[in-house]
Amino acid sequence: MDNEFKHSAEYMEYLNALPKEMYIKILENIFTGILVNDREGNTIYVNPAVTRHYGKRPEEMVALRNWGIWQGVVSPPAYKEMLEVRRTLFYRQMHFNSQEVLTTIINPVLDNDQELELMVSVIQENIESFDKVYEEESGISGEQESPFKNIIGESQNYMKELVLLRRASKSKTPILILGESGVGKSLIAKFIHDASDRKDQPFWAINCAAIPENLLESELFGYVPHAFTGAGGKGKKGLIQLADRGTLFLDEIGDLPLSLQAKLLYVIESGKFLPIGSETYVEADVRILTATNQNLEKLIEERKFREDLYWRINAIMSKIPPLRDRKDDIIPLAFHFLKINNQNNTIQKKFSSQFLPLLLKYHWPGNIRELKNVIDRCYILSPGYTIQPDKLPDYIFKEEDRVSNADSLNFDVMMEAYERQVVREMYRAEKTIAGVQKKLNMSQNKAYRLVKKYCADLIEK
Ligand SMILES: Nc1ncnc2c1ncn2[C@@H]1O[C@H](COP(=O)(O)OP(=O)(O)OP(=O)(O)O)[C@@H](O)[C@H]1O
Repeated sequence: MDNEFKHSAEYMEYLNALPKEMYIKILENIFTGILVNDREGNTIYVNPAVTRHYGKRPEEMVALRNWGIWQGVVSPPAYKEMLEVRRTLFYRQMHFNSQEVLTTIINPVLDNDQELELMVSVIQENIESFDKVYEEESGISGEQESPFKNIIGESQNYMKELVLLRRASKSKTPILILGESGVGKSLIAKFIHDASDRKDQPFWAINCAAIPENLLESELFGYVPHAFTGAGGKGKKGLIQLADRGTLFLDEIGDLPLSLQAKLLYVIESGKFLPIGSETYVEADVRILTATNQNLEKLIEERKFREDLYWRINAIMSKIPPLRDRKDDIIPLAFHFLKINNQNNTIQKKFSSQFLPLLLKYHWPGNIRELKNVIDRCYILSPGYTIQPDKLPDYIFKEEDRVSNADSLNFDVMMEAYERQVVREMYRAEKTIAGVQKKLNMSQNKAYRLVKKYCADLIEK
């Protein structure tokens, strides 16, 4: 089997223009062993990877130049058969030096007379441990320690932030994570912790908007016994102390009351804090991460947020893009949430082919949280093994979304979406199949079929 493939003229021109050093760099850096023989069987090129198996450096092997020398080094040799058959050969060869039995694929390169010009051999590694395995599906890395393991994302702008944050995770510098609600700021905070040297130490998170001011203070700073009425005789450690040597993530930092902002600033600057009712400072080595979807600069102008604290927490800032600006992530995320549902329910549902394109048409104002909710909902509402578009909430089909993106949407999918919208609206208004039949002026059979298809969730209610 010689290679019939011919490049286009443009591509050949491009290849010819690439510097020779580039080709050498490529060959020398391929993990798989490559060994090239001429028509006489002389070895004319060996890449460094071959050394693993032959135990000889490339320059030694090329210097030998005589095919016969390989007899007894690798068995069985392939040269003779290649001369005869001049097609791709698949060999299992014993490498006596490394004591490995490896698959070698030997490909002939034929000249214009169809005579053997070169033999290009690729020595396949017996790979036993994989970084990622399709069968295990999931996108979960074999390396369970990887901070990326629960993070789904393919798009360039998102990956860029992750790479920046992984680099920033190594220091103790505070990081401010910005982004709309549901973009995954909390997940990113955990990612930073997991990527840092503090990963084996505690990670604590608190939502500053969800807790009243006095409670928030005791949650963060703790209190000594009998610090205030009802404090009890035991006292309580605050999150700053619990997170000592680890990470504290303050979500919705824009809602942190001004009095606590001053205390937090002091912790960041001095590494010390005063528990409520205590006269002694406690030291804490905490990495502070914060997040918000508010405009902190505006809050500063309104005197609701301290400017000095802003500059402290903002030493490194990361803006997580909304889902509508990273459409490449929608499908991988949808599969991720499907997989989680399948695991939780120990059945294997799948998406219908019309389902996924519709997800790409919507602008996802609630970001990944909204996508997750939609997939969870469709999963639950789908009675069979296939998740159909009719289980999507109505707003996904809103006219402006569909029409504004119509250029890239498949016509059948658009028509079905429209049909669905009309039938659902009518069924909601009429509440019976007969009503839909009459109002849309269609046969009873058709009305029955369409209502069953598109309104199953409405009928169930
Ligand atoms: N890249 C991702 N891969 C997988 N799941 C994600 C990803 N990003 C976010 N999620 C999931 O989306 C949901 C919302 O994420 P998260 O709570 O981190 O958002 P948030 O920006 O902190 O939201 P809020 O501003 O409302 O607090 C969570 O279930 C989270 O696990």
